[in-house]
Amino acid sequence: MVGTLKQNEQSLPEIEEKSPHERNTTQELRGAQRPLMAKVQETRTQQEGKTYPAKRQAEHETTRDYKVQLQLMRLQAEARQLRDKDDKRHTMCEHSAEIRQLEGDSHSHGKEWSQEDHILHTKLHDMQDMLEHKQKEHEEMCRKLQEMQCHAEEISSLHTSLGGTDLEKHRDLLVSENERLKQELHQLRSQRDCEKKQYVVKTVEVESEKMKAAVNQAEARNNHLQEQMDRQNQVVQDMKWQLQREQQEVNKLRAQVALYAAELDHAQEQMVQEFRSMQEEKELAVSEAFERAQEEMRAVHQSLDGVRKNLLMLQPALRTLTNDYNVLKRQVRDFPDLLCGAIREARDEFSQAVKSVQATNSELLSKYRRELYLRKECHNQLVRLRGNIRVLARVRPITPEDETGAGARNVVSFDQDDDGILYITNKGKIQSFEMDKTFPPRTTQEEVFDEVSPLITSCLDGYNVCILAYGQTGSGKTYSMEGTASNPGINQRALRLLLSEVSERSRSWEHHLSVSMVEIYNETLRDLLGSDCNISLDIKMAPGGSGELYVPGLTQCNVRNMHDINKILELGRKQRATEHTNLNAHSSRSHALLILTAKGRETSTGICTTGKLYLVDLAGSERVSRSGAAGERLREAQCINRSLSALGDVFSALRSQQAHVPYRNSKLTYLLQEALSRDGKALLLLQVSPAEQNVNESLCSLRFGDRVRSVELGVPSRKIEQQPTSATESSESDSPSPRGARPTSLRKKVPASVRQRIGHL
Ligand SMILES: Nc1ncnc2c1ncn2[C@@H]1O[C@H](COP(=O)(O)OP(=O)(O)OP(=O)(O)O)[C@@H](O)[C@H]1O
Repeated sequence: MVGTLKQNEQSLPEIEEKSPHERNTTQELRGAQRPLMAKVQETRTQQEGKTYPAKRQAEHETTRDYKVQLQLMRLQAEARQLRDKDDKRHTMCEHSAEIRQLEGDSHSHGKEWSQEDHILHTKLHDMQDMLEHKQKEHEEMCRKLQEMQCHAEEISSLHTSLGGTDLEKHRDLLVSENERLKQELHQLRSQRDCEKKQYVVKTVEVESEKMKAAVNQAEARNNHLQEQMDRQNQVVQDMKWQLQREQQEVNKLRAQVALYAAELDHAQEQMVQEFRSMQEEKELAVSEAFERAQEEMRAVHQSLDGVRKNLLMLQPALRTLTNDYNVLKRQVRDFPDLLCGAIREARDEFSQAVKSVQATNSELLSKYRRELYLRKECHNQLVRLRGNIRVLARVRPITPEDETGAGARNVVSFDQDDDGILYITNKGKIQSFEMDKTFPPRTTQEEVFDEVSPLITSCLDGYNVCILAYGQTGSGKTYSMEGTASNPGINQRALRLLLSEVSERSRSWEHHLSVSMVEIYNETLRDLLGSDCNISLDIKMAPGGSGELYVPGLTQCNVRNMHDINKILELGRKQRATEHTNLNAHSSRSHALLILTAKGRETSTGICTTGKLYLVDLAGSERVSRSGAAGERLREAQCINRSLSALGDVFSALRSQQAHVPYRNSKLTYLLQEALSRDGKALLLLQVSPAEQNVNESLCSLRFGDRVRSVELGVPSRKIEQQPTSATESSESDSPSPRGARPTSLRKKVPASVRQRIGHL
C-alpha cells in the first residue's frame, strides 16, 4: 500500500506538466492531497506495523485505567465505610460518655452501689482501652488509605498526562479519516490508472529521480517516526510495569484494608455487645437504685410527716422560746450597762478592800516588826542572861578577785523582814541559817561596829570580852577587824570608842588603857609591839593562885589618845609586814590578836575593875584539800586547822557544859581562856563570801557559827576590886558568888549592894 502511495505522489507532477486541464486537475489534487498526505503520513506511521500494537496498547491502557478507576471507586467506598465506622465509634464514645454520666449519677445514689460501680467502672475502663486501641488501628488504616489514594491520584494524573482520552478521540478521528482517505485514494488510483495508460512511459523516465528522492525522504521520515514510536512504546511499557507494581501494591493494601475492616467489624461487634451488656447492667442498677430511692423517699416522707407533726406540736413552745429570747435579748442589750455598773461597784469595793487590807498589812507589818524587835530584845536579853556567844554574819561583796563567770555568782540572800536570817543556795537547794544578826554586802563598817560596840564598852565595866572574826581566806576578816586607812575596822573604832567612853566617864571613873598585839603563827606566839618580834612568847599562870593568865615579856602600850592608837596599830601592822615578806600570804595563815586591858577605878566607891578586850582576826578556815598545800604550807594549814578545831572543841565543851574545857590544846584558846570562859562575853563575827565558788566554805563557816550560837557561857561577871574596908569585909562573906563565877579573893570583898548594882549593868 505504501508503494502505491509513493507511486501516486511521484506521478502527480508529471500530470501537471502535460496539459492545463491536467495541471488544474493536478493542482486541485495536490491541494487536496497535501493535508491528506500529512494525515496519511501520520496514519501511516501509526499503521505501519506499529499502529495496531499502539492501538491495542491504548485500548489495554484504557481498560487498565478503567480498572484503576474502579479500584479507586472501590477504595473510596471502603473509605466511606471506614468513615461510617468512625462515626459509629464516635457514637459509641458518646454512649460511653453517657455511661460515664450515668456512672456519676449512680455514684450519687449511695454507697451501696459502689461495688457495682467499681465493676462497671473497670469494664468501662477496659472498653475504653480497647476503643483507644481500635482508634489507633483505625488511624493507621486511615493513614494507609490516604497513601493508597495518593497512589491512585498519581496513577490518574499519569493517565491524564498521557492524554489517553484525547488520544483515543484523535485515534478514532484518524481511523475515520484514514478510511475516507483510503476511499479517496482508491478513487484517485483508479483515475490515475486511466490517465496512466496515456503518459506512463514518459513520466516514469522524467520524474523517477525526484520521486526516488521524495520516497527516500519519506522513508527517512518514516524511520524517524518509527524511532519515536519505539521510544513511546518503551515508555508505555515502563508505565505498564509500574502500573502492574502499583496494582500489586493496591491489591496488598486492599487485602490489608479488608483485614482491618474485618477486625474493626469484630471489635465493633464486641463493643456493641459489651455496650449492650453494660447498658443492661446500667439499666438494672438504675432500676435498683430507683427502687431503693423510692423506698428511701417513702421513709423520708414518713419521717417528714413525723417532723411535721412535731413541728405543729412545737410551735407553742417555739412561741414561748421566742418570747424568752426577746426578753433575754433585752437583758443582753442592757447587760453591758449592768456589767459596767457591777464592775464599777466591784472595783470600788475591791479598792476599798485592798486599802483596808493594805492598812491591815502595814499595821500587821509594823506589829510584826515591833514583835520582831521585841523578840530580838528578848533574845538578846536571854543571850545576855544565858551568857550565849553572839554570832553575827557579815557577807562581803563580790570582789574582782572572785572568778568571773558562773563561779562569781551570788548564792547568798537575806530575809526582808528578819535581819537574823540568811539563805544560801547550794546545788539548787536553799538552806537557811539563823544568826543573831546578819550584815548584807552593802553594810558599812560603822553599822557593823554599832552592833558590837556595846560589847566593847563592857570591857570598861570589868568584863572580859572577845570578838573573833572567823571565815575562809579572803572572806573579809581583816577588812572587818583592821579595815583600811580611810575606812578603819573594828580595832581602831573600838579603841577610839573606848577612849571617848573613858573621857565621858572621867568624872566618876579613872581608867587606864593598855594595848598588846600578838600573832600566833604555827603555834608560836609573837609580840608585834616588842623590840624583837621573833621571840616566841609563852602563856603562863599568874603567880598568887588567882588563876589569871599572863604572857611574860609581852609589850603593853598605854593608850591615852588617838595618836597613841594610830601609832600602836601602825607599829603592829608594820611588824607583821616586815617580819614576813608577803604580808597577805602570811596574814591569812596566822591569827592576829589585839588585846586591850582596861583598868578602871570608880572614884566615889573606890571600886576597881579590870576588863580585857580581845579583838581576834583568825587565820583562814579553808580546807587543806582545797588549798592544795604541801610542805611548809601544809604545816601552816595543819597548825591553823589544829588551833581552829581546838577553838571548836572549846566551844563544844562549853556548849555541853563539860567540867573540863580544853583551853590548853592550842595557844589561841589558851590565850583566849579568860574571854571564852564562863565569866566572859564573846562574839563571833562570821565572814562569808557570797561567791558560788566558795559556797562549801561559806556553809562550813555558817554551820560552825550555828554551833557556837548555842554555847552558853553563863551570866558574865565583872572583874572588880575594892580597897578593903571593915564594912565591906563583914557583909561580903554572906553573899554567894554569881553562877559559876570563879571565886577570887577580890570578888569576896565586893559588898552585896554593889554586886546588885553591878548585876544590873
Ligand atoms: N565588806 C567589804 N566591803 C568591801 N570589800 C571587802 C569587804 N570585805 C572584804 N573585802 C575585800 O575583800 C578582800 C579580802 O578581804 P580580807 O583580806 O579582809 O579577807 P581575809 O578574810 O582577812 O583574808 P585572809 O584570811 O587572807 O586575811 C579585800 O580586798 C577586801 O578589801
